[in-house]
Amino acid sequence: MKGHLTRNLFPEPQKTKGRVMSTIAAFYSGKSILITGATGFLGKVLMEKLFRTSPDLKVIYILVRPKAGQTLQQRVFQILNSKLFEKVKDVCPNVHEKIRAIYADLNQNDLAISKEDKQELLSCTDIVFHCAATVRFDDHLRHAVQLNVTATQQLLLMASQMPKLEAFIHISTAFSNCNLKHIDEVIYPCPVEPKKIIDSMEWLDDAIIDEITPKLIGDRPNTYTYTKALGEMVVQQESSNLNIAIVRPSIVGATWQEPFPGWVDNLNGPSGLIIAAGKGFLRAIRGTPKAVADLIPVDTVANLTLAVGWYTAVNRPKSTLIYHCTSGNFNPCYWGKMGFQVLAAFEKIPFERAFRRPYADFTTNTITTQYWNAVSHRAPAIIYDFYLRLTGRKPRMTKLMNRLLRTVSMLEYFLNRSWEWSTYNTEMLMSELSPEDQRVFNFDVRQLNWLEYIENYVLGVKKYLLKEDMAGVPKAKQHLKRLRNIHYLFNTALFLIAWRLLIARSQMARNVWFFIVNFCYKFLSYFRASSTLKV
Ligand SMILES: CCCCCCCCCCCCCCCCCCCCCCCCCC(=O)SCCNC(=O)CCNC(=O)[C@H](O)C(C)(C)COP(=O)(O)OP(=O)(O)OC[C@H]1O[C@@H](n2cnc3c(N)ncnc32)[C@H](O)[C@@H]1OP(=O)(O)O
Ligand SMILES: NC(=O)C1=CN([C@@H]2O[C@H](COP(=O)(O)OP(=O)(O)OC[C@H]3O[C@@H](n4cnc5c(N)ncnc54)[C@H](OP(=O)(O)O)[C@@H]3O)[C@@H](O)[C@H]2O)C=CC1
Repeated sequence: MKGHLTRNLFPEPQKTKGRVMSTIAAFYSGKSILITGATGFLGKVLMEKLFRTSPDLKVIYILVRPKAGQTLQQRVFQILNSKLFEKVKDVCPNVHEKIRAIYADLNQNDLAISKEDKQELLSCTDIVFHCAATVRFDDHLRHAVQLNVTATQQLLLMASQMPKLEAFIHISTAFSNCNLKHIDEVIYPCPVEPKKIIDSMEWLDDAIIDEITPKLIGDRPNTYTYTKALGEMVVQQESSNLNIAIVRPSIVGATWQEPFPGWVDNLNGPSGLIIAAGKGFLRAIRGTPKAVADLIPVDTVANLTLAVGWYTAVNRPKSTLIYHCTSGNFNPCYWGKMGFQVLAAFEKIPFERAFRRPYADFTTNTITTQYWNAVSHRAPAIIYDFYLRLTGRKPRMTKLMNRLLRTVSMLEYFLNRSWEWSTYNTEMLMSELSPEDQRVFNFDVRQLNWLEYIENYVLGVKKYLLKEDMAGVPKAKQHLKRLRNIHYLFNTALFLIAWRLLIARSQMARNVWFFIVNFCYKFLSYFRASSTLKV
């Protein structure tokens, strides 16, 4: 399909109120866009931005499945009525009419799209953004392959039958090749062909898949990164027929600027750990303070993705271009510094009903990590559960702590390494943008102030994830003060008990004790005598 299009792909920049309209925004006007994963973190921000900047777009098709007792329509209604979409309603009052939810389940072969819907998609779609994926690190290989590889393959097959299609943008991850230290903007082959993996998933049973999974994923840490790499290979295999680009974001965090700072709606990546640390559950984590914390705001990813969609459709590059959407080589921040900034933000923006005072540190080796896990994580949980039992309540803290430690152990891989991603294509794209597009679709993270971003992130976690009001801050601060006093009291009592036990059992401890008491007595006597003499 490359080179098939004869329509005007270079719309003349229009003027709006004396300002030249963004070329990218103009490009999406009148377009029919298909988004998968539109109910997810990135998908929602992408959709919001499209509606806000190109309210004249024709329609956005979204592939949705019913979930948690909600129908497709209820899910769409909830998204459009959420805080994230507040600004959209001003610029695009008929947004409800421009969104078309299509029943789909990427877990099923042929994606479970009805014939009529499929026909409409095939004949109308101009651009595809494929965001849907399973992002669970420990997903069973069969499920991860189905979502991240087979579904991608099927979507590409559909795309190849779309006569109007101008570009297919595939969202991968910067960590699809996390087994390498330096990652170029190329697709690295996996030892086993995706087709073979897809075929084998059909006839192998779960037990055998479990057995071969470590061998297949090799030096990657999980099934997620492995299947995302396979997904890229599938994209490459289809790239001769289609006009495709791949965007590889690193660790996607809360919004930086748009539609407002600090918006976040799930626990993935840092968000869950920020809650765990802010509530005082997480006190230590195995991480390398000097490793780069390659976080990228979700609105930056959305802006780059939309710019890539425009560039790919308009310029039709000869090969599949890969865009790294990372912060490390533009504006690096390190885990140690980020940890300090998060802790500093908790001082200003404390979370309510904390279990303990927020104080977390990075540990650098397994022994100290195990020590802190025992002393700072498991022991307080056991003591608290004991207290719950005593007061006739159901113990729950140990279970919660075990889950948290399991989650943390899965994230540790990414906290102890740094990667270098080459960003020639991203920089090239930046230079291709007009000043107005650079402003409207800003993905230049050199302008990002980490301190400000982290503060807004913590505030966003408090407001949008924990649903806590800022009015509760004085009470939260009071609660933390009480926890501090309990902490001091507990430590003093513990010390006195330990010391008393030691003195009762050891002659040496008794000698040390008498020596200290004697020394203090003599010092005080001397001090009293010298002050009497002075008078
Ligand atoms: C020096 C001084 C100061 C120092 C200060 C020091 C510290 C200061 C503190 C602040 C630190 C700031 C820095 C932060 C570092 C962040 C590193 C991030 C690296 C991420 C790299 C990502 C790279 C790749 C990026 C990508 O390309 S992919 C996108 C990323 N993908 C993910 O992040 C999925 C992860 N998750 C799962 O893979 C599944 O969650 C699974 C874990 C298997 C559990 O699975 P399971 O046990 O089955 O249970 P769930 O039902 O899932 O969860 C069970 C329960 O845990 C909850 N929970 C789910 N998640 C998380 C999560 N994160 N954190 C916490 N809780 C979580 C869930 O709500 C549920 O709670 P409940 O409802 O029970 O109350
Ligand atoms: N978050 C991050 O840190 C990073 C994410 N990425 C990539 O960005 C993309 C988006 O990630 P993100 O938004 O964070 O992920 P989310 O988990 O928030 O969203 C995943 C989306 O995929 C959809 N989906 C999952 N399974 C199915 C299914 N069986 N049928 C239909 N839809 C399904 C989900 O729908 P539903 O709401 O129904 O579950 C949801 O809309 C992914 O490709 C991911 O690999 C890359 C780097 C980092």
